[in-house]
Amino acid sequence: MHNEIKLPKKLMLLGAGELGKEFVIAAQRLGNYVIAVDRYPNAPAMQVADCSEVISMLSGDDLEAIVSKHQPDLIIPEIEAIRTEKLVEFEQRGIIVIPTAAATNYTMNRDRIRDLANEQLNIRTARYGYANSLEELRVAADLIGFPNVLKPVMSSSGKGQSVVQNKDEVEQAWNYAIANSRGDTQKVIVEEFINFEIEITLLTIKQWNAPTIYCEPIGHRQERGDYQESWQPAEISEDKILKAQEIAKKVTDALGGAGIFGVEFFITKNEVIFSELSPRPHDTGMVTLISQNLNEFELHLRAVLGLPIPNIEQFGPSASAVILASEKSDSITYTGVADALAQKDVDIKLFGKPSSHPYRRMGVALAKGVNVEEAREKATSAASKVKLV
Ligand SMILES: Nc1ncnc2c1ncn2[C@@H]1O[C@H](COP(=O)(O)OP(=O)(O)OP(=O)(O)O)[C@@H](O)[C@H]1O
Ligand SMILES: NCC(=O)N[C@@H]1O[C@H](COP(=O)([O-])[O-])[C@@H](O)[C@H]1O
Ligand SMILES: [Mg+2]
Repeated sequence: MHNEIKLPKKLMLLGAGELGKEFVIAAQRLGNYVIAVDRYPNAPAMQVADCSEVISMLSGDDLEAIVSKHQPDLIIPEIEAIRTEKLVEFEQRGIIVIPTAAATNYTMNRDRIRDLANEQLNIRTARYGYANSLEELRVAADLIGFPNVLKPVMSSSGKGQSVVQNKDEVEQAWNYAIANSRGDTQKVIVEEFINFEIEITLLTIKQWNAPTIYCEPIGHRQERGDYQESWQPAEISEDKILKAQEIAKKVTDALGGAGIFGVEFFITKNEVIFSELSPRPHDTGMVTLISQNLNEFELHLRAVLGLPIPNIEQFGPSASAVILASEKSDSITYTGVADALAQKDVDIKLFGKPSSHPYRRMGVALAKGVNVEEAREKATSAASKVKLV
């Protein structure tokens, strides 16, 4: 039935960061037309798209204006912060929303996807509670116990997140969460702190007319709630991989549609604990830019367009390490790229973000090695050579 699929398609990408940029490159390579959308001009994916729009994606009116103007075949969200109720409307009007409009609504805020997984699907997660005020938080934090992890329900890449060690730290953590919450909600989630052995992302590919398939698990290390390095394959037992696949299938089946999902798990000695998921390529999955025959962006594209994925080949121990900014600047020059690229089986991607601020992710170093340790060492060393001046 594959030969019924007609290309090119007109794709509207909502969010135009580094993940979107690689997705656009994959889409362009099959001749598709892409409109890249974000809140600021010259965002990474805009630099490689056919055209771009700068709007507030939390505004239904703004979304209506650009969808009416461009009439895309598919809408492909790249970030969480989108007026998802509007996506439901677009879907009703016949535009395909990836993975589905309902799924983007479930994953926009942490509480909806957590309740779906824990309460409706009975999947083990960290114990959690919610609060809408400091007073409610004091009660919820006591119930969960200390240390715990506090996050705004609406945030990503660790923004507003902190580990709360004791009662005295609750107020400060609340203020930090509220100051870094996206959108208009004041709601926070407080979670049991999981002392995991390793945390992984299981890239899960849900297809329109073929079975769900998985990539080899990706291990990662986070700081301040944001990813620092990732590696593939992650060293976890076969039974835990199967358990993670079973959970990933359960959640992605409940969300429906098609596309790649980055399903995050904490792995303890005896448990596989579901954390959250992205209904789109995952930042830790950037390692697949060097580690697989089809990277996560190509897999997402094939899945959303209904194109076949006959095999995913993993090339062996590989790693990624982030290149972060340390200062605020509107004019950025990089040095050290030549030095970083002098090593065998090392690659560098610079995203082309037009401005920087402390800890903003500006690029990524990729490496292959004889084992995971060597791959991580090479990626981290290459990343450290690239400097912003
Ligand atoms: N309950 C927990 N126990 C222990 N560590 C946690 C817990 N929750 C989060 N973390 C740590 O913080 C990281 C970021 O948390 P989480 O994935 O929930 O945030 P995020 O803002 O959605 O990040 P991203 O958007 O990058 O996925 C996790 O990968 C993990 O390292
Ligand atoms: N964990 C989610 C994630 O990594 N998202 C990626 O970061 C971009 C925003 O970057 P910015 O904050 O530097 O603009 C997003 O557009 C997406 O590509
Ligand atoms: Mg996460």
